[in-house]
Amino acid sequence: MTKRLVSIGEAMIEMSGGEDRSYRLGFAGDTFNTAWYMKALLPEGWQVDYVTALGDDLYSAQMRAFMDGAGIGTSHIQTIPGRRPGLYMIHQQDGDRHFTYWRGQAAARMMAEDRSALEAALAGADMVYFSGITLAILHPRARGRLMKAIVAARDAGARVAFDPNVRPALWTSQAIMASTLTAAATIADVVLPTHSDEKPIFGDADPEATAQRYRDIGVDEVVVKNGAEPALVVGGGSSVLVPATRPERIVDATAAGDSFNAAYLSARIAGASPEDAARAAHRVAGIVIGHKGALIDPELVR
Ligand SMILES: O=C(O)C(=O)C[C@H](O)[C@H](O)CO
Repeated sequence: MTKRLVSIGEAMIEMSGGEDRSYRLGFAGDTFNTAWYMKALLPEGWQVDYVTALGDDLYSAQMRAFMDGAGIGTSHIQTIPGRRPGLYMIHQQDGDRHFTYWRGQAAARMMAEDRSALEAALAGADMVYFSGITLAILHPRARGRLMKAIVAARDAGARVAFDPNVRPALWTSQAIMASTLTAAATIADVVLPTHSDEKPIFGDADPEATAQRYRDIGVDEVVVKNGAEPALVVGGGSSVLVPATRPERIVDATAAGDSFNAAYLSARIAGASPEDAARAAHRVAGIVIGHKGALIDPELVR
């Protein structure tokens, strides 16, 4: 029987490149990026669905067609009349990628208004994936609705994976961000944080402290990413540091973490140990950062 991964969040119009003011238009967004790479990497028999809300404009239609063309399920994407997708531009500065957003009015902000649409989207999921960005863009009441629907899916047998994906610019306060991300982690089986993002928010001294904080609230499996430093994988009675392979070239680090998560989760689903899954994840992230924009040709990561 077909298994179903449901990824929930916001996909945007992405402008990458920018040399000579020339940009490449793409479609991306953290949870969509992970869905894209999971579509490439999951074993046979898995269907990938993306859950969000789009508008009824030209770019929403193009984005939906792009997802359909990639074989990512769009049947649970809601349409909000009069709204449009958000947009972000990437620029490189001080050796890292930076994002500038236009997303305040994005349709995706409305994706958790309709409780029954949300429940239908999650029904029968075998794995649910969401992030701190998924929550950040929603009205606080809608965050509660979404988490409730995820808990229901989990009670019905889904495994839940969560990347806190800290983006302080999207939250009204650091305190609300920290408490919401922590609450979200309590409904997840696998949490995939990035140490350097979490350190300034939670005061974690090292990756071990980041992992322990999530273990202390009952998370089964914690995978702490740390840029080019080794990833720390804690769970199932073991704790392993897995070094990153040196990438051939670094062009644009956009979606490094999202593709890492996709490769990690896909490998775990295929039966790999946490350590081997983290190795596979480093490999894929190392390829993705050699290219502009979030999404690269799936053939390059298989
Ligand atoms: O920052 C966001 O909200 C995005 O989704 C843009 C990028 O694709 C994402 O951050 C990469 O992780």
